[in-house]
Amino acid sequence: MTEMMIQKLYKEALKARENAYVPYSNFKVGAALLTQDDEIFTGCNVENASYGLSICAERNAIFSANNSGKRKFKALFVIADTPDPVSPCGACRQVMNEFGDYEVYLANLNGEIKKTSTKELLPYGFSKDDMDDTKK
Ligand SMILES: O=c1ccn([C@H]2C[C@H](O)[C@@H](CO)O2)c(=O)[nH]1
Ligand SMILES: [Zn+2]
Repeated sequence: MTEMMIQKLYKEALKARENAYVPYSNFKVGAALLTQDDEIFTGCNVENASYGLSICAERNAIFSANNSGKRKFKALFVIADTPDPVSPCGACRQVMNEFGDYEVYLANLNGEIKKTSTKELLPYGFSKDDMDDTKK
């Protein structure tokens, strides 16, 4: 990933974060996902009065890409107003992992960026490779 592309994803994730719908937590998160063919899909968290139905920025970005038929990714960028770069929840780690091993950049509003990957975020994750071949 070039520094220029990281900056571009940072900008897109920050912009997506502004659309977060967070009347319950007041915690806005933004995500920007770069596909293998260099398209960018974004997501923000969207909460619900039935709290458990809320969905994270990361999953919204991934599902948005899927909705356009894109499932091959180079990098996911996530940003929130956190003391340390934001740490994705377990559900998002599992969904990120569904589409393979790719770079993940975690950031906060202070400009701190931590580079990691989907595999590093979910060691020993469950995937389709773990399922019976006949079910593939
Ligand atoms: O990585 C994260 C962590 C939390 N949230 C959302 C879920 C909920 O709307 C709010 C507080 O948990 O932040 C995300 O979108 N991404
Ligand atoms: Zn999550």
